[in-house]
Amino acid sequence: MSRHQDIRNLDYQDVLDDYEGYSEEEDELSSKDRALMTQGTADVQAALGVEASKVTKAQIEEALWHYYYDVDKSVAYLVSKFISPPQKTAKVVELPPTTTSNTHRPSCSHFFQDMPWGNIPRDRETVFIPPQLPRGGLLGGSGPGPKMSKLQMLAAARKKKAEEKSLQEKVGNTQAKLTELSIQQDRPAKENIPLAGGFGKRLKTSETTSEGRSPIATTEPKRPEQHQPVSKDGPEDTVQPPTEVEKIPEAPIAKPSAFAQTLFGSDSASSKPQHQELFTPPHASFSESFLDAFSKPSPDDLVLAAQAKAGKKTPAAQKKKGASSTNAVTNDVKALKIEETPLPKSRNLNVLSEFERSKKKKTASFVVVGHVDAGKSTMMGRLLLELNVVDQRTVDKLRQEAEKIGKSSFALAWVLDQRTEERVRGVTIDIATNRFETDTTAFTILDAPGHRDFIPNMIAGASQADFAILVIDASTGAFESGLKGQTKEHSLLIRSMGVSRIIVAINKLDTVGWSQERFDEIKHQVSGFLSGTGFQLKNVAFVPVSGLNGDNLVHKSSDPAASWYTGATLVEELEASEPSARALAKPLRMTIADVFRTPQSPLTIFGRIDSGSLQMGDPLLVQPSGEKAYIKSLLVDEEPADWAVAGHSVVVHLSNIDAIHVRVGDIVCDPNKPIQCVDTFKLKVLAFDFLIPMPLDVHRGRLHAPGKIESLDALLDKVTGGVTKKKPRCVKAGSVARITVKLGSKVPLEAGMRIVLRSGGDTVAAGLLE
Ligand SMILES: Nc1nc2c(ncn2[C@@H]2O[C@H](COP(=O)(O)OP(=O)(O)OP(=O)(O)O)[C@@H](O)[C@H]2O)c(=O)[nH]1
Repeated sequence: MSRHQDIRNLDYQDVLDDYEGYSEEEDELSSKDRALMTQGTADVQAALGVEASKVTKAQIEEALWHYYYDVDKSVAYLVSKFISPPQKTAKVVELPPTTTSNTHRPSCSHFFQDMPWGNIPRDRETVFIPPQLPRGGLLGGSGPGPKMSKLQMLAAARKKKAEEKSLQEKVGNTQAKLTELSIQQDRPAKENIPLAGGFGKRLKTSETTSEGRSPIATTEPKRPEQHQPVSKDGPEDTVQPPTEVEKIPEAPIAKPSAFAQTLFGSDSASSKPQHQELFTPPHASFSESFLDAFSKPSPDDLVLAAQAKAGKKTPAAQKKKGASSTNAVTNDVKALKIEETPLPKSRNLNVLSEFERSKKKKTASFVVVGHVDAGKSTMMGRLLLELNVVDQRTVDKLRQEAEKIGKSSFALAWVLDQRTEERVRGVTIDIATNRFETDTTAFTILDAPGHRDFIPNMIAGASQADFAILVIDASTGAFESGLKGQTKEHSLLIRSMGVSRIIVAINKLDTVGWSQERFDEIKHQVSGFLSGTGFQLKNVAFVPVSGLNGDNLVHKSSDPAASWYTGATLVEELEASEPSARALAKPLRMTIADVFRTPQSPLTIFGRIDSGSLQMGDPLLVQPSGEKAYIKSLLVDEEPADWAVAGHSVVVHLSNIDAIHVRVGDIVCDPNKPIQCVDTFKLKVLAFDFLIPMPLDVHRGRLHAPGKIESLDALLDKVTGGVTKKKPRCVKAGSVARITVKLGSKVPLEAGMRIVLRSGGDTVAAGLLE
């Protein structure tokens, strides 16, 4: 980079900072500059021709240096400076083009003497924009300003500071003067005309002060009495000395015009106008326009005054009238009574005694779990067909539709998998519910998805179940891969969620020729695994089935190859299963599994009553929103009912609540015994994976909330539950521990609830809220 490039990139502040260390050595030319200088000198001498003898080589080099090797400018300078210098003012080397000749005004004092002070037409007033850099120096140059020496730059920085300070003073003084002037105006003493804007307000304030001055003005700095001396950098003869100005107060010397300042340098700090109103730009010239504007009534004021004269209402009266009419409207609106939705009438039934007296069948819910494609949906579809819940025609129609997309083997699964996405993909995505009745029991099916991506939905299903059917694909290789996959995870989850009764349906035995050996092998392995998971084998039943063909579902298999099995069918096993104990006497708790709109109500919820009871007309509290609702009507097992108890899956039509307050996963409870919302709680968990304080998702039924393990409080003995180690650094898979979990927001949770913890798509722990 040449030295000139260095200069162009110069940071002035750095230069000023380094000024003390400045050295002449720095001015030595680089080889590149030396070459340019030699060439430039030759070019200038050639351009000057014979006149070249009138200037020295040093003068040429100086000119070239300052004009950055610009030969033309250097020549122009040398000619005007040394060869044929102008007659006058050697120091004013370059004048901007002007229509007024300078020749008749050798000094600034003369220049200003014939100025028409005080009579400048307004349209000729100028706005002065000071040059960015102070002028000065030997060389004028053709750019916006001459090159400055470092000393000049330092001086310029100081001067700029002084200018800013002076400008602030000037603004303050102008305000003070305006205030004074405004007070002198004759205004009607008790004229009740409001002044517009902040200025009006300030003038009004000034009238009330004892000194007749605006409080603002009194706090402003005083205006300087004299002109400041001009800058030393300016030409000596451009501005009158301050003493001269003071001698002629009636015709004060004004600030030089923009033209004069361009000529002789910027020094706004040194040229404070005494009569600023004469030289301020038109938009800032308040002397007449501002005072005129506020000393007389505004057009609005005139209209108001005329109206008042004509006997019309004053603004105050109008305002009063407006206020009174507003009040009247407000009162009218208040008087308007919008008919509120009448509260549903409560039957005031003793629900528990009604339940005991009722001869209803026992009700039970079961969840169907197992590895993906184990045949869960097909088995339930076949079961519903065998029980005449769906007819053959429906299944035939589904088969035709399934054939169209090449999935005919899924026809029975489509009885439950009703979503388009589920049918196209051939997988269950969300819990599908259906119901059927036997002679003794009304069952609710909760068909869970087997795919690992939808485990949260499986958890939601399991949370509503009394017992479970674990479907295992017996076909070659499938059982083994299933055991490593969701067979194991689902078993762990349903046990963690409190399900103790499990029926293992060993499915697809038609694919292995109804091999008893295969059945026994699977039964053996699964028994060991389930007992290790915490199931008591007396609560575990095994049934060999073919869901596709309907063998051993409702009827015994007619396949001779299956004759070795003489046990119960799947339905018989279901009927033999006792639903878990109902917490009838406890406060109402119902987790909302679904929210939808029905003809009966714009807000209908579905769920299973976990504890307590409800009846038509009862108030309900929805948590965490804390909003109250009323039961308009309800359905139990799809039949209209007046009441429902724990264990029932119910559809509740709500009234007197907005839909935004009700979400899937919320809990409906008794307003008198509400469930509390918490964001921190302790859990006793069985770890499925390595646990440390880490982020995770908390699942409880349909409730999913992000949170974290805040602390590992203790390791517990699996049998006794006693503390074996306090504050462990980690919890290994298979261990039981007490941990503290913190959620991002408060959710309805209470002691005794079963919680599942998942992280990164895996179930890491499950347990009981303490
Ligand atoms: N041969 C034979 N195939 C069956 C049997 N049961 C189900 N299948 C087939 O297995 C495949 C998967 O059946 P689904 O009922 O969708 O399996 P699923 O467990 O419900 O699947 P996800 O819910 O997605 O986990 C289908 O092609 C069924 O026809 C059976 O007993 N025998």
